[in-house]
Amino acid sequence: MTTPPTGGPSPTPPADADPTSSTTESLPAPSATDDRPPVVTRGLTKRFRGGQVAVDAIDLEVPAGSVFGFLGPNGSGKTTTIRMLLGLIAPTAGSVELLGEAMPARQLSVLPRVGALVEGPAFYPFWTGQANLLRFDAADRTADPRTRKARAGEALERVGLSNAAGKKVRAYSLGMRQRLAIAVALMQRRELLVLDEPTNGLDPQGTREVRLLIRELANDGTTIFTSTHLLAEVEQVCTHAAVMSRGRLVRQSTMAELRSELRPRLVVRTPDLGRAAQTLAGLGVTDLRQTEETVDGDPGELPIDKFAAALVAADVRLHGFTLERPSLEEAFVALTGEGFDVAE
Ligand SMILES: Nc1ncnc2c1ncn2[C@@H]1O[C@H](COP(=O)(O)OP(=O)(O)OP(=O)(O)O)[C@@H](O)[C@H]1O
Repeated sequence: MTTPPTGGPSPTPPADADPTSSTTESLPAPSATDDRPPVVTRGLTKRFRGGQVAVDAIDLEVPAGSVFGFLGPNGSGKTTTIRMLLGLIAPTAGSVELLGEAMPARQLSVLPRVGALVEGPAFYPFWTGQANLLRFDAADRTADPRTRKARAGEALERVGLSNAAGKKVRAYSLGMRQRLAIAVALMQRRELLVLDEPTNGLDPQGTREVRLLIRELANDGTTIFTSTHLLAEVEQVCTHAAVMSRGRLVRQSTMAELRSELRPRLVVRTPDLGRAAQTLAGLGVTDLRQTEETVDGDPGELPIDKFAAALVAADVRLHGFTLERPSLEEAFVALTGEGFDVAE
Protein backbone atom coordinates (compact mmCIF):
# COMPACT_ATOMS: atom_id res chain seq x y z
CA MET A 1 0.00 0.00 0.00
CA THR A 2 1.17 3.48 -0.72
CA THR A 3 0.79 6.02 1.99
CA PRO A 4 0.79 9.73 1.38
CA PRO A 5 3.83 11.44 2.87
CA THR A 6 1.77 13.20 5.49
CA GLY A 7 -1.53 12.24 7.01
CA GLY A 8 -2.99 12.61 3.55
CA PRO A 9 -5.60 14.88 2.08
CA SER A 10 -8.24 15.70 4.60
CA PRO A 11 -11.85 16.70 4.40
CA THR A 12 -12.99 20.07 5.67
CA PRO A 13 -10.61 21.38 8.34
CA PRO A 14 -12.12 21.64 11.80
CA ALA A 15 -12.85 25.02 13.30
CA ASP A 16 -9.84 24.76 15.56
CA ALA A 17 -7.34 24.04 12.79
CA ASP A 18 -4.74 26.76 12.48
CA PRO A 19 -4.74 27.78 8.82
CA THR A 20 -1.29 29.39 9.12
CA SER A 21 0.38 26.41 10.71
CA SER A 22 1.47 24.83 7.46
CA THR A 23 3.25 27.65 5.67
CA THR A 24 6.98 27.33 5.21
CA GLU A 25 7.71 30.85 6.34
CA SER A 26 7.07 30.25 10.00
CA LEU A 27 6.45 27.48 12.45
CA PRO A 28 3.31 27.62 14.54
CA ALA A 29 3.54 30.01 17.44
CA PRO A 30 5.03 28.42 20.57
CA SER A 31 2.42 27.14 22.97
CA ALA A 32 2.23 25.51 26.36
CA THR A 33 2.42 22.13 24.63
CA ASP A 34 5.94 22.85 23.29
CA ASP A 35 7.49 21.49 26.51
CA ARG A 36 5.93 18.11 25.88
CA PRO A 37 8.05 15.42 24.23
CA PRO A 38 7.18 15.39 20.49
CA VAL A 39 5.87 11.81 20.72
CA VAL A 40 4.13 10.36 23.76
CA THR A 41 2.05 7.19 23.84
CA ARG A 42 0.27 5.70 26.81
CA GLY A 43 -0.93 2.11 26.85
CA LEU A 44 -0.95 2.13 23.06
CA THR A 45 -2.40 -1.17 21.87
CA LYS A 46 -3.43 -2.68 18.55
CA ARG A 47 -5.28 -5.94 18.33
CA PHE A 48 -6.02 -7.00 14.77
CA ARG A 49 -9.13 -8.85 13.77
CA GLY A 50 -8.54 -12.49 14.60
CA GLY A 51 -7.27 -11.51 18.01
CA GLN A 52 -3.57 -11.03 17.35
CA VAL A 53 -2.04 -8.33 19.54
CA ALA A 54 0.51 -6.56 17.32
CA VAL A 55 1.25 -3.74 19.78
CA ASP A 56 0.77 -4.33 23.46
CA ALA A 57 0.26 -1.35 25.78
CA ILE A 58 3.38 0.61 24.91
CA ASP A 59 4.45 3.86 26.62
CA LEU A 60 6.81 5.70 24.29
CA GLU A 61 8.43 9.04 25.01
CA VAL A 62 10.53 10.64 22.30
CA PRO A 63 12.48 13.65 23.59
CA ALA A 64 12.70 16.85 21.53
CA GLY A 65 15.76 17.00 19.31
CA SER A 66 16.50 13.28 19.56
CA VAL A 67 17.19 10.82 16.78
CA PHE A 68 15.11 8.04 18.24
CA GLY A 69 15.75 4.54 16.91
CA PHE A 70 12.71 2.30 17.10
CA LEU A 71 14.34 -1.08 16.94
CA GLY A 72 12.93 -4.56 16.75
CA PRO A 73 13.00 -7.76 14.75
CA ASN A 74 10.60 -8.24 11.84
CA GLY A 75 7.02 -8.51 12.98
CA SER A 76 7.65 -6.97 16.41
CA GLY A 77 5.08 -4.20 15.85
CA LYS A 78 7.10 -1.21 14.62
CA THR A 79 5.08 -0.40 11.50
CA THR A 80 1.79 -0.90 13.31
CA THR A 81 2.94 1.56 15.99
CA ILE A 82 4.00 4.13 13.38
CA ARG A 83 0.65 3.81 11.64
CA MET A 84 -1.11 4.53 14.91
CA LEU A 85 1.18 7.49 15.63
CA LEU A 86 0.21 9.05 12.31
CA GLY A 87 -3.49 8.30 12.61
CA LEU A 88 -3.38 5.88 9.67
CA ILE A 89 -4.98 3.14 11.76
CA ALA A 90 -6.95 3.43 14.98
CA PRO A 91 -5.56 2.02 18.22
CA THR A 92 -7.58 -0.63 20.01
CA ALA A 93 -6.68 1.09 23.28
CA GLY A 94 -4.41 3.78 24.63
CA SER A 95 -3.47 7.25 23.45
CA VAL A 96 -1.06 9.06 21.14
CA GLU A 97 0.15 12.61 21.49
CA LEU A 98 2.21 14.23 18.71
CA LEU A 99 3.83 17.63 19.26
CA GLY A 100 1.76 18.05 22.39
CA GLU A 101 -1.58 17.39 20.72
CA ALA A 102 -3.88 14.41 20.88
CA MET A 103 -4.02 12.16 17.85
CA PRO A 104 -6.10 11.52 15.85
CA ALA A 105 -8.44 14.20 17.24
CA ARG A 106 -6.05 17.05 16.37
CA GLN A 107 -4.52 15.50 13.25
CA LEU A 108 -5.50 18.29 10.91
CA SER A 109 -3.44 20.78 12.84
CA VAL A 110 -0.68 18.37 13.89
CA LEU A 111 0.13 16.48 10.70
CA PRO A 112 1.28 19.51 8.69
CA ARG A 113 4.05 19.85 11.29
CA VAL A 114 5.06 16.21 10.88
CA GLY A 115 6.89 14.69 7.92
CA ALA A 116 6.35 10.98 7.46
CA LEU A 117 7.81 8.25 5.33
CA VAL A 118 5.83 5.04 5.56
CA GLU A 119 6.40 2.54 2.77
CA GLY A 120 7.49 5.38 0.50
CA PRO A 121 5.39 7.45 -1.87
CA ALA A 122 4.86 6.08 -5.38
CA PHE A 123 6.68 8.20 -7.96
CA TYR A 124 5.88 8.53 -11.64
CA PRO A 125 9.03 7.03 -13.20
CA PHE A 126 8.82 9.07 -16.39
CA TRP A 127 8.52 12.35 -14.54
CA THR A 128 11.49 14.22 -13.16
CA GLY A 129 12.24 14.28 -9.47
CA GLN A 130 11.14 17.87 -9.30
CA ALA A 131 7.87 17.21 -11.17
CA ASN A 132 7.09 14.41 -8.74
CA LEU A 133 7.70 16.68 -5.77
CA LEU A 134 5.44 19.35 -7.22
CA ARG A 135 2.72 16.75 -7.81
CA PHE A 136 2.80 15.59 -4.18
CA ASP A 137 2.71 19.14 -2.94
CA ALA A 138 -0.23 19.96 -5.20
CA ALA A 139 -2.16 17.09 -3.59
CA ASP A 140 -1.53 18.58 -0.15
CA ARG A 141 -4.29 21.06 0.55
CA THR A 142 -2.30 22.67 3.36
CA ALA A 143 0.53 23.62 0.98
CA ASP A 144 0.84 27.10 -0.47
CA PRO A 145 0.94 26.89 -4.31
CA ARG A 146 2.72 30.24 -4.56
CA THR A 147 5.80 28.95 -2.77
CA ARG A 148 5.63 25.44 -4.25
CA LYS A 149 8.52 25.71 -6.70
CA ALA A 150 10.82 27.43 -4.24
CA ARG A 151 10.03 24.84 -1.57
CA ALA A 152 10.69 22.00 -4.03
CA GLY A 153 14.06 23.55 -4.82
CA GLU A 154 14.90 23.81 -1.11
CA ALA A 155 13.77 20.25 -0.38
CA LEU A 156 15.84 18.89 -3.28
CA GLU A 157 18.81 20.83 -1.99
CA ARG A 158 18.32 19.46 1.54
CA VAL A 159 18.47 15.88 0.31
CA GLY A 160 21.33 16.55 -2.11
CA LEU A 161 19.34 16.07 -5.31
CA SER A 162 19.56 19.55 -6.81
CA ASN A 163 21.66 18.31 -9.70
CA ALA A 164 19.30 15.41 -10.39
CA ALA A 165 16.12 17.50 -10.11
CA GLY A 166 15.58 17.45 -13.88
CA LYS A 167 16.32 13.74 -14.29
CA LYS A 168 13.53 11.22 -14.70
CA VAL A 169 12.97 9.22 -11.53
CA ARG A 170 13.43 5.94 -13.39
CA ALA A 171 17.09 6.92 -13.80
CA TYR A 172 17.46 7.42 -10.03
CA SER A 173 19.28 4.89 -7.88
CA LEU A 174 17.37 3.40 -4.95
CA GLY A 175 19.23 5.75 -2.59
CA MET A 176 18.20 8.74 -4.71
CA ARG A 177 14.58 7.59 -4.73
CA GLN A 178 14.60 7.25 -0.98
CA ARG A 179 16.11 10.71 -0.62
CA LEU A 180 13.42 12.03 -2.97
CA ALA A 181 10.83 10.38 -0.73
CA ILE A 182 12.33 12.21 2.23
CA ALA A 183 12.25 15.40 0.15
CA VAL A 184 8.48 14.90 -0.20
CA ALA A 185 8.26 14.87 3.59
CA LEU A 186 10.42 18.01 3.70
CA MET A 187 8.35 20.10 1.30
CA GLN A 188 7.13 21.93 4.36
CA ARG A 189 9.10 22.73 7.44
CA ARG A 190 8.69 19.88 9.92
CA GLU A 191 9.28 19.70 13.63
CA LEU A 192 9.07 15.93 13.66
CA LEU A 193 10.01 13.34 11.05
CA VAL A 194 8.65 9.81 11.34
CA LEU A 195 10.50 7.35 9.12
CA ASP A 196 9.64 3.67 8.73
CA GLU A 197 12.76 1.67 7.81
CA PRO A 198 14.23 4.49 5.71
CA THR A 199 17.21 2.44 4.54
CA ASN A 200 15.31 -0.74 3.73
CA GLY A 201 16.36 -2.19 0.39
CA LEU A 202 19.16 0.31 -0.16
CA ASP A 203 22.68 -0.63 -1.20
CA PRO A 204 25.54 0.40 1.11
CA GLN A 205 26.04 3.71 -0.71
CA GLY A 206 22.30 4.57 -0.57
CA THR A 207 22.24 3.57 3.08
CA ARG A 208 25.15 5.89 3.86
CA GLU A 209 23.43 8.74 2.00
CA VAL A 210 20.20 8.37 3.92
CA ARG A 211 21.96 8.03 7.30
CA LEU A 212 23.99 11.14 6.60
CA LEU A 213 20.81 12.99 5.69
CA ILE A 214 19.13 11.89 8.93
CA ARG A 215 22.09 13.25 10.91
CA GLU A 216 22.00 16.55 9.04
CA LEU A 217 18.27 16.96 9.59
CA ALA A 218 18.75 16.23 13.29
CA ASN A 219 21.53 18.80 13.47
CA ASP A 220 19.03 21.35 12.22
CA GLY A 221 16.84 20.62 15.24
CA THR A 222 14.25 18.28 13.75
CA THR A 223 13.22 15.44 16.05
CA ILE A 224 13.51 12.17 14.17
CA PHE A 225 11.71 8.95 15.00
CA THR A 226 12.99 6.16 12.79
CA SER A 227 12.19 2.47 12.85
CA THR A 228 14.75 -0.09 11.86
CA HIS A 229 15.66 -3.72 12.30
CA LEU A 230 19.33 -2.84 11.85
CA LEU A 231 21.35 -2.46 14.99
CA ALA A 232 24.21 -0.78 13.14
CA GLU A 233 21.81 1.92 12.07
CA VAL A 234 20.86 2.69 15.63
CA GLU A 235 24.48 2.67 16.76
CA GLN A 236 25.52 5.03 13.99
CA VAL A 237 22.79 7.63 13.93
CA CYS A 238 20.63 7.49 17.04
CA THR A 239 20.83 9.36 20.32
CA HIS A 240 18.03 7.25 21.85
CA ALA A 241 16.65 3.79 21.26
CA ALA A 242 13.55 1.81 22.06
CA VAL A 243 13.45 -1.92 21.61
CA MET A 244 10.30 -3.77 20.58
CA SER A 245 9.83 -7.49 20.99
CA ARG A 246 6.61 -9.30 20.10
CA GLY A 247 4.53 -6.15 20.39
CA ARG A 248 5.97 -5.06 23.73
CA LEU A 249 8.34 -2.21 24.43
CA VAL A 250 11.13 -3.92 26.33
CA ARG A 251 13.46 -0.95 26.74
CA GLN A 252 13.85 2.72 25.95
CA SER A 253 16.74 4.96 26.94
CA THR A 254 19.58 7.05 25.63
CA MET A 255 22.28 5.24 23.70
CA ALA A 256 24.81 6.48 26.26
CA GLU A 257 22.86 4.78 29.06
CA LEU A 258 22.56 1.56 27.11
CA ARG A 259 26.29 1.53 26.44
CA SER A 260 27.23 2.30 30.02
CA GLU A 261 25.21 -0.67 31.22
CA LEU A 262 27.25 -3.08 29.20
CA ARG A 263 29.46 -4.46 31.96
CA PRO A 264 32.75 -5.97 30.88
CA ARG A 265 33.32 -9.68 31.47
CA LEU A 266 36.53 -11.39 32.36
CA VAL A 267 37.30 -14.23 29.94
CA VAL A 268 39.92 -16.83 30.81
CA ARG A 269 40.97 -19.31 28.12
CA THR A 270 42.43 -22.42 29.72
CA PRO A 271 42.37 -26.23 29.66
CA ASP A 272 42.01 -26.17 33.48
CA LEU A 273 38.40 -25.01 33.55
CA GLY A 274 37.39 -26.34 36.94
CA ARG A 275 40.36 -24.89 38.82
CA ALA A 276 39.98 -21.56 37.00
CA ALA A 277 36.29 -21.31 37.91
CA GLN A 278 37.02 -22.18 41.52
CA THR A 279 39.82 -19.61 41.77
CA LEU A 280 37.75 -16.84 40.18
CA ALA A 281 34.80 -17.63 42.45
CA GLY A 282 37.16 -17.45 45.42
CA LEU A 283 38.27 -13.98 44.30
CA GLY A 284 34.67 -12.75 44.15
CA VAL A 285 33.94 -13.02 40.42
CA THR A 286 30.21 -13.60 39.97
CA ASP A 287 27.90 -14.97 37.26
CA LEU A 288 30.49 -17.53 36.12
CA ARG A 289 29.90 -19.35 32.86
CA GLN A 290 31.88 -22.10 31.22
CA THR A 291 32.43 -23.16 27.59
CA GLU A 292 34.69 -25.96 26.33
CA GLU A 293 37.71 -23.67 26.41
CA THR A 294 36.83 -20.68 28.54
CA VAL A 295 35.51 -19.54 31.86
CA ASP A 296 34.01 -16.07 32.02
CA GLY A 297 32.36 -13.98 34.69
CA ASP A 298 31.51 -10.55 36.01
CA PRO A 299 34.53 -9.12 37.83
CA GLY A 300 32.49 -6.24 39.27
CA GLU A 301 34.76 -3.56 40.66
CA LEU A 302 37.54 -6.03 41.61
CA PRO A 303 41.11 -5.15 40.57
CA ILE A 304 41.78 -7.14 37.39
CA ASP A 305 45.56 -7.31 37.82
CA LYS A 306 45.18 -9.66 40.83
CA PHE A 307 43.37 -12.29 38.77
CA ALA A 308 46.18 -13.44 36.48
CA ALA A 309 48.59 -13.85 39.40
CA ALA A 310 46.02 -15.78 41.43
CA LEU A 311 45.21 -18.09 38.51
CA VAL A 312 48.89 -18.82 37.87
CA ALA A 313 49.43 -19.45 41.59
CA ALA A 314 46.56 -21.98 41.43
CA ASP A 315 48.33 -23.84 38.59
CA VAL A 316 45.82 -22.72 35.97
CA ARG A 317 47.46 -22.73 32.54
CA LEU A 318 46.53 -19.42 30.91
CA HIS A 319 46.02 -19.53 27.13
CA GLY A 320 44.19 -16.24 27.19
CA PHE A 321 43.09 -13.62 29.68
CA THR A 322 40.91 -10.74 28.48
CA LEU A 323 38.30 -8.26 29.57
CA GLU A 324 35.50 -8.20 27.00
CA ARG A 325 32.74 -5.63 26.73
CA PRO A 326 29.55 -7.17 25.32
CA SER A 327 28.32 -5.61 22.12
CA LEU A 328 25.04 -3.74 21.91
CA GLU A 329 23.88 -6.62 19.79
CA GLU A 330 24.35 -9.04 22.67
CA ALA A 331 22.50 -6.66 24.97
CA PHE A 332 19.57 -6.37 22.58
CA VAL A 333 19.44 -10.09 21.93
CA ALA A 334 19.30 -10.56 25.70
CA LEU A 335 16.38 -8.11 25.82
CA THR A 336 14.36 -9.62 23.01
CA GLY A 337 15.51 -13.23 22.97
CA GLU A 338 15.85 -12.86 19.21
CA GLY A 339 18.67 -12.16 16.81
CA PHE A 340 19.07 -8.87 15.02
CA ASP A 341 20.20 -8.22 11.54
CA VAL A 342 23.49 -6.47 12.12
CA ALA A 343 24.29 -6.00 8.44
CA GLU A 344 25.31 -2.51 7.45
N1 LIG B 1 -3.42 -5.56 8.88
C1 LIG B 1 -3.00 -6.56 9.66
N2 LIG B 1 -3.82 -7.58 10.00
C2 LIG B 1 -3.41 -8.58 10.78
N3 LIG B 1 -2.17 -8.67 11.32
C3 LIG B 1 -1.30 -7.70 11.02
C4 LIG B 1 -1.66 -6.59 10.17
N4 LIG B 1 -0.57 -5.76 10.07
C5 LIG B 1 0.41 -6.33 10.80
N5 LIG B 1 -0.02 -7.49 11.37
C6 LIG B 1 0.76 -8.37 12.26
O1 LIG B 1 1.16 -7.63 13.39
C7 LIG B 1 2.49 -7.97 13.78
C8 LIG B 1 3.37 -6.74 13.79
O2 LIG B 1 3.58 -6.32 12.46
P1 LIG B 1 4.38 -5.00 12.07
O3 LIG B 1 4.35 -4.87 10.58
O4 LIG B 1 3.88 -3.88 12.88
O5 LIG B 1 5.84 -5.38 12.55
P2 LIG B 1 7.21 -4.70 12.19
O6 LIG B 1 8.00 -4.71 13.44
O7 LIG B 1 7.00 -3.42 11.51
O8 LIG B 1 7.84 -5.74 11.20
P3 LIG B 1 8.50 -5.51 9.76
O9 LIG B 1 9.86 -5.01 10.05
O10 LIG B 1 8.48 -6.90 9.19
O11 LIG B 1 7.61 -4.56 9.03
C9 LIG B 1 2.97 -9.03 12.79
O12 LIG B 1 2.79 -10.30 13.37
C10 LIG B 1 2.05 -8.85 11.61
O13 LIG B 1 1.86 -10.05 10.92
